[in-house]
Amino acid sequence: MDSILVVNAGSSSVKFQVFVIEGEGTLRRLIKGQVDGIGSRPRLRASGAGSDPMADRAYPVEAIPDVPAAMNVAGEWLRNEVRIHPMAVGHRVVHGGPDYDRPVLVDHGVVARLERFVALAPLHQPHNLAPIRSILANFPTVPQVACFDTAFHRTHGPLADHYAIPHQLHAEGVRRYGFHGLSYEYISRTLPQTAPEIAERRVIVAHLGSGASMCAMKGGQSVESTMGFTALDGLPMGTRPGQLDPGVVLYLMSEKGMTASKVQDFLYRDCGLKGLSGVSNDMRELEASTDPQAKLAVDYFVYRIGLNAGMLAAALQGVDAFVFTAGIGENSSGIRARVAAHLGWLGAALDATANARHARLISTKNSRIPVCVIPTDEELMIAQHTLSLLMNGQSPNPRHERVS
Ligand SMILES: Nc1ncnc2c1ncn2[C@@H]1O[C@H](COP(=O)(O)OP(=O)(O)O)[C@@H](O)[C@H]1O
Ligand SMILES: CC(=O)OP(=O)(O)O
Ligand SMILES: [Mg+2]
Repeated sequence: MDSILVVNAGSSSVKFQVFVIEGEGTLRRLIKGQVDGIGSRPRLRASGAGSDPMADRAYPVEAIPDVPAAMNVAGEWLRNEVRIHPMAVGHRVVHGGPDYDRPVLVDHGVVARLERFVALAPLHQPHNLAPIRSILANFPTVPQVACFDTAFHRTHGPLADHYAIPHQLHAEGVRRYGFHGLSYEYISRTLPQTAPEIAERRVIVAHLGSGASMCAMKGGQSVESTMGFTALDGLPMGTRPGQLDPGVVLYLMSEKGMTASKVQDFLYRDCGLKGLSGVSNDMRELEASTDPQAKLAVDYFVYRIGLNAGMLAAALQGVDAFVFTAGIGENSSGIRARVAAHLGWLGAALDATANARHARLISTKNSRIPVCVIPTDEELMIAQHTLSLLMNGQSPNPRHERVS
């Protein structure tokens, strides 16, 4: 039985799926799992086809303090208990830089090129590359495919791709890349089936997870993102501040004596919901807390989503639909209700009952724009790209062609 293993290391989770390759090049999901709650309440959960449970184990926070530890737990479970021997492995790689605008078969040269972006995605890139290197060393004949978070946004025009800095820096790669592209690509591919009336229109997609961003889509393509050169910009996140005056960075260095590496750690690990609340990076804990600072952090999260929706509405010159996805967007009816209230001026009216049961359409019949919840599936996207590269030697999505 030929199978593809997919590995997706996020900032608070390691997600994995195993797909069986069936005739005609179709994929059937065999296992879906994740280690989430890293740094708060680590838990390994996995289910088989038909969602039958295969594992559900809670760990003390010190047992899985970081992503590499979570990767080991997931890897050992797959190797020793499920005995998976995939014929290929697909990986989410967060930063593809200026050159990778589509998935690529990995060799040592590709890994070396992707190493250059470790400094631009320190929370993700090292953990994305570590399993690739380990498989290259131990199973050199197993094909591996890297799929990039940045690739889907390469359709941005020059205005969305630039900062107002001297051109030379843009030429060497200081650009507004945007991230969570595999998630947005999945949503874009799903809309023609789930909501055909909006698939080709102006849609704002809010990927609200531990990392969070929003994408302005038109005709299924990304035209603008709240994230930029790195995954620090835009919305506040679990441990990242989101939009921040660069003057704050200068202040930290000149007045607080922080080195570049201290500032990097601070911005990626100590800010966002965690820094502002002083309670947790985990939205579930913040929503359950009565601490006023936790309330401030949640209010700030919701407020900034509203502000950024206004910005993306301007980029699109209007909005025809709004989509929630990722951990918070798919599971927190409370956050969705509060965000939808901020979108009232754009014509959104929430159906409280539909929202409470996490229905696909959560707006009322009279809402001027549909508001939807679409669970993302970055791993399926990666598996499809991996299979496609194995079969045809290329990525299947013509939308990857650059238009700028
Ligand atoms: N039921 C829930 N209610 C509120 N937040 C939730 C719920 N389930 C998951 N989350 C939040 O989703 C976030 C993780 O989202 P996820 O997309 O898995 O992140 P990542 O891929 O970046 O690790 C965490 O902040 C977690 O608290
Ligand atoms: C790019 C990014 O922030 O990813 P994640 O949300 O998985 O941490
Ligand atoms: Mg994620």
